[in-house]
This record gives sequence, structure tokens and C-alpha cells, in this order.
Amino acid sequence: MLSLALRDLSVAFGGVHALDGVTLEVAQGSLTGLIGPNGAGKTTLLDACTGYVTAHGEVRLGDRRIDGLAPYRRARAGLVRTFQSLDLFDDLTVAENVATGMPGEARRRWWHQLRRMPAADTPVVHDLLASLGLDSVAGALPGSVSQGQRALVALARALIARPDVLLLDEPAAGLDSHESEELGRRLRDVCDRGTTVLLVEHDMSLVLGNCDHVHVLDAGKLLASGTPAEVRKDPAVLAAYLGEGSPS
Ligand SMILES: Nc1ncnc2c1ncn2[C@@H]1O[C@H](COP(=O)(O)OP(=O)(O)OP(=O)(O)O)[C@@H](O)[C@H]1O
Repeated sequence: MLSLALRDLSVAFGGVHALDGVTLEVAQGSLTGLIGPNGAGKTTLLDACTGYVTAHGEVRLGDRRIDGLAPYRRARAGLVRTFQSLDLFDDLTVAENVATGMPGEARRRWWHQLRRMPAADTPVVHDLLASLGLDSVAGALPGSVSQGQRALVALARALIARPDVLLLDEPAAGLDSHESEELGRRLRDVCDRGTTVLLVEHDMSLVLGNCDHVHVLDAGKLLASGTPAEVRKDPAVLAAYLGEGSPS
């Protein structure tokens, strides 16, 4: 379990300052939300942390500065992310999808030690599926399970790499309110088991109902930070959301 700290992080796309000097911390072991209106820079912040865009500024995982590392090295260091589109493999089962997230070394170890047992059949995959309530659909194809279950499969595929810090990009997109509540409970559980989580989300109930702390971005800048109760009544946050629906 590690913290994630960003210092003066900036990203420009031509003349667009998608991120403009953002400094914030995701405390070790916390479920932290990152919200903001469309185009605020939330996905760009995840891209900058994971090395998918050129950024200036510092990214620290615990005590280690990682902003100079290639994306795969940041993942190896313990920083793992999901993407807005779930990008599950339609022709692989739920368990096989999750196994694709296993670090190559772990996959090879299982493969050799257990007489060529496929990674998807290993206890580590099935224990993770069980912890997320997916054991009954382990052998199903993603197209035959609910959207809520697909979101959990994407979460499991990220968790199988045993990240210290997990970045989630709109995991509740397309979920109904029951599925979103279920996801919130699962995310709390993930944190309680020792993973630090940064949650980018438009679903305000999910963020304000479950997060320990919330950061708010607007036009590439950090607008506010605080507990859900503090952020909910912050006048600057309410103003930023006018016309998009208040975060209350
Ligand atoms: N590859 C790119 N090239 C040019 N501009 C980009 C690129 N990616 C993002 N932008 C711009 O950067 C700004 C921030 O975009 P970003 O996708 O990070 O916002 P967001 O907060 O994640 O939005 P949303 O909630 O709609 O997903 C926007 O003005 C966007 O148009």
C-alpha cells in the first residue's frame, strides 16, 4: 500500500492546457475521488500519472519518483489503471480476461509449476473472482454477463497485478444505480484489503457516498479538495458544476 503524490503536473495539447500545475495527494490506503465537469482534465491526469502523455512535473509513488519511467515500468512499480472503455476480450471467458492482467512472470510460474495449468484456472484468479462476487460467471463470456459484472471483471483484471495504487477511469459508466452501489461496496473492500484507489467518476452518488477524500478539477486546475461533505458545499465547486448538475 503506497500513496500517490503529484506536484505541479502539467500537460498541454498544442494550445490547450489540459492540466495546469496540479498538486495533490492520494493518501495511502484511501479511496479518493477525482471529479470535475467534462473536459476538466481528469483522464489526462490519469494519462500523465501512468505515462501515456508527455507531462511536466512530479509523480511519486510512496517515496519513489516515477515520472521518468516508461508506462510498463510504472505498472511494475505498483501503479495500475483501467480505461473508460472496459476493453474486455469478447472471445475469452471472464476468468481468462482476468488472467490476462497477471504479470507475465506470475503467469509463467503457474504454467510451469502446475503442469501447464492455464493461468485462468489458478487459485489466485478464482480467489479474486470470488472476492468480487464473480465466481459464478468465471466460465462465461463477457457478452453474456451484466454491465455491472463486466465493470467488476475490468476491476479484477487490474487487481490481479496486485497494484499498490489503482487508478480507475469512470468504472460506473453505463451502470444502473444498484450496480453502482455494488461497485461502491466492492471498491471500499478493495481499499480495506490494502490498495490505494483514485476514482475518476461522473457518478456523484458513487464518489460522494464512498470516498474518504475528493479532489475537484476544473479547466485543468485543482479547484477544491476535501471530504465529500466539504466538497458538496464548496461554492467554487457548485459554480463549476452549474449547467452540468450540482454534485449534491
Ligand atoms: N489527445 C488530445 N489532443 C488534444 N486535446 C486533448 C487530447 N486529450 C484531451 N484533450 C483536451 O484536454 C482537455 C481535458 O480532457 P480530458 O479528457 O482529460 O477531460 P475529462 O475531465 O476526462 O473529461 P470527461 O469527463 O469528458 O471524460 C479537454 O479540453 C480535451 O479536449
